[in-house]
Amino acid sequence: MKAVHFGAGNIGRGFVGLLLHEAGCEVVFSDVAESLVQQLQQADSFTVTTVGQHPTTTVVEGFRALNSDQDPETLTEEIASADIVTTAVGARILRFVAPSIAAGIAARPAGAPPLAVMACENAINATDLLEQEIRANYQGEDLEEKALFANTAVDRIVPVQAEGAGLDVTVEDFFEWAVERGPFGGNEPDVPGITWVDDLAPYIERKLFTVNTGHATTAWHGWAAGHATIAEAIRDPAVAIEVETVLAETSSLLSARHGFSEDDMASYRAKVLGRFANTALPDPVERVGRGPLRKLSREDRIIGPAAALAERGLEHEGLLSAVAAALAFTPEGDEEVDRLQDLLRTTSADAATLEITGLAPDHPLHPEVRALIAARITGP
Ligand SMILES: NC(=O)C1=CN([C@@H]2O[C@H](COP(=O)(O)OP(=O)(O)OC[C@H]3O[C@@H](n4cnc5c(N)ncnc54)[C@H](O)[C@@H]3O)[C@@H](O)[C@H]2O)C=CC1
Ligand SMILES: O=P(O)(O)OC[C@H]1O[C@](O)(CO)[C@@H](O)[C@@H]1O
Repeated sequence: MKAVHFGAGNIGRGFVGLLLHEAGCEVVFSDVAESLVQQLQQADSFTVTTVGQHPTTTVVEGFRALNSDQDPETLTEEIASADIVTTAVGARILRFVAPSIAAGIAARPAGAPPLAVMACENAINATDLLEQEIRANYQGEDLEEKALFANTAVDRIVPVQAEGAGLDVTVEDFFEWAVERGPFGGNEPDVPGITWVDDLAPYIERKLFTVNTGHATTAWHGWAAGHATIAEAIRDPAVAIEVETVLAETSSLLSARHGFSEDDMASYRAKVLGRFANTALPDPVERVGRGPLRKLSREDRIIGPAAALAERGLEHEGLLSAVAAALAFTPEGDEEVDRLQDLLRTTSADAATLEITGLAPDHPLHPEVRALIAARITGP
């Protein structure tokens, strides 16, 4: 099998690329960071080291790499003859990689098995988003015959890597890559690391609204309290109580929506909090809190569950407190932090509420969130 993987960053090398390699795939990394592409082109291998109770080191070899901006023709050829395309570039980057994937699919020979396309991003139904963008760019009428699209949920904490680590990646030992089975009609790609599921919604929502909601909450409150890492922040009782509160709220939603029992959710939360507390994996609060505009968007990890809880008349105070912490999260070097703070300086509370959260004025959550935003408006 051959896989073209977009985004040779932390998840690309330390998770998705690793599992594709372990499945016996020849992996072609496609990235736009020229120095990273050059390093991959010059290296024969890199290592992925897991930290946890039973540390392991896996050598990944037999990969290739190309710069998708500089070598679009080769990229088209690679996709035309691949079995799998995956991405780990960030949900908001999917529209930029879609045209190349569309060109590669169009170039597949008639009769070739359909390409399996799976976006591995922290967003609900990221592959649907990618598919829409591919469809908009596709020249031809035969997309359905040439590609199959499956949504995924990816879970593995891969922090910023130590200076000088080069291509080698250190990751937590836990991982879960759940992919919906339906689109493949019984012919799923043979990737043993994937857990095939009939209904992805419970998996992706439980993951996003527990791991990612809890992680972002830890990061924003931890940053405000002056903590450098997630492990340090979650040991602070004042931060821990905020995180436990949001997770109790999201668990009640997950139980109501998907029927998870209280015991199941309690043990899932305990496992997640243990992962956050892993001191062997120094993870800066700035990385985990990054991208607050994406994280405060309508369907994402904070407003998504808070809105659903408000609609049901259920508790969501902890999530509102996380919104307040996100609005006050101002580390340097994060483009979304700058855009968010710019909005607070230059727009009205009504406009900023709509732009940041996508909440309609008649939504039951709107007044509470608007009040938090109004309190941070610094402009005219
Ligand atoms: N790091 C983590 O613990 C986890 C991250 N995720 C998700 O995985 C995705 C990637 O995250 P990370 O690997 O942490 O980020 P990263 O920043 O380490 O890697 C992203 C890579 O994408 C590349 N890229 C950007 N634009 C591109 C384009 N147009 N074409 C090809 N490559 C492009 C970047 O150069 C970079 O190498 C995100 O959606 C994130 O939410 C999901 C689970 C865990
Ligand atoms: O913060 P982003 O870009 O959504 O992705 C990283 C997140 O995904 C996670 O790995 C959880 O799977 C955390 O490390 C982090 O919260």
